[in-house]
Amino acid sequence: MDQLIPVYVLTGFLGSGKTTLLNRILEDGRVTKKKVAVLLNEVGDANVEGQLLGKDVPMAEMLGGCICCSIRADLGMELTKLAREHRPDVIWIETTGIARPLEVMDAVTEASMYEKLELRGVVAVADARHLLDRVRIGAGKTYKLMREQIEAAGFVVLNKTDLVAPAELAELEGFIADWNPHAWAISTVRTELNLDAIYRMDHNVSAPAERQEAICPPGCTHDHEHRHSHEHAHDSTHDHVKALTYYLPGPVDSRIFEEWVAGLPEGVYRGKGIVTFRDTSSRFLFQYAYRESDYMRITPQGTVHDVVVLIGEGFPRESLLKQLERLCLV
Ligand SMILES: Nc1nc2c(ncn2[C@@H]2O[C@H](COP(=O)(O)OP(=O)(O)OP(=O)(O)O)[C@@H](O)[C@H]2O)c(=O)[nH]1
Repeated sequence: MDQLIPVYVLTGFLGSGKTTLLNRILEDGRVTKKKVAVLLNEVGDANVEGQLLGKDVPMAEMLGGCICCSIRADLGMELTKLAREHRPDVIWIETTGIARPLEVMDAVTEASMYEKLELRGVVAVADARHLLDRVRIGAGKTYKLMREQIEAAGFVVLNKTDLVAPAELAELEGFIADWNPHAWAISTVRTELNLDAIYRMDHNVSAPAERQEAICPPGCTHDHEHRHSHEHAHDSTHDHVKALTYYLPGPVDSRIFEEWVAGLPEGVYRGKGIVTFRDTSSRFLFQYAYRESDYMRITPQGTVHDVVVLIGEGFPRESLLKQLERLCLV
């Protein structure tokens, strides 16, 4: 069975520091011998940044539109190509600054049907100065989008903190903790952080102070106890917006599967996948959105995997995984 390739989405408003972070990720890959592939998306027709990333980096470019909308359909093909041609250890997708993260997550998970890819996390980078200015206005498209990007992320990098005063920084950290208490968050200059923490984002460190220590680069001077004193109590076993990808090892019973889909918890607001029903020996594409499900018989050409993808907010990931495992046994 092919190795599952983890995929991370790097989002954040224009000029926030995404490419700065991506360069760190690539450098880290060189040092740790991790083969990092990159998919770059630009609204314009030229990709200036892509040319600067280095010839050793497996890269795909999607220019002339945003993967969350106009060229979304091509994303699956590009990701599949990247995975098949280079077999990277990890794929990073740098979105345009104006991408809507939930639509990107939806598009990325679509690709899991063609290639063994798993969306592991969304990292949002925010420009502290710009964010503060928008918060002060408290309305407008840019403010809404910046907030949406932070709310959807599992990991928030509040960058360019050299451009705000300490009191302003504390205020911003408070907003981020309010908008997304589930995310790991760090305040940085030039996105300096411990990348290991991002790659281990799924692990079980839930205490804010412990998390902060894990994210900070060695020798940092942050007061880890203080920084999240404004954080609300929350159920740390529930993550925020999250994708679950499960490759089914074999066929499932159609009735039991349909019952399972119909009983998905409220937090799951999007589901999709390909399943083989044992009792009909046919393959089906299934779609689920807001409690409505739909099954379409398909005869795929080429290799297509049986997979279930769920996207939602605060859903019990582990117990759903267990349920899926059991579905394959009965
Ligand atoms: N002052 C300051 N400048 C920064 C920091 N981080 C990045 N920059 C600069 O900000 C500019 C934009 O950074 P990028 O990393 O290109 O931002 P981006 O999000 O990729 O930008 P787009 O591709 O336009 O969306 C560059 O000139 C960086 O050198 C920081 O922490 N402080």
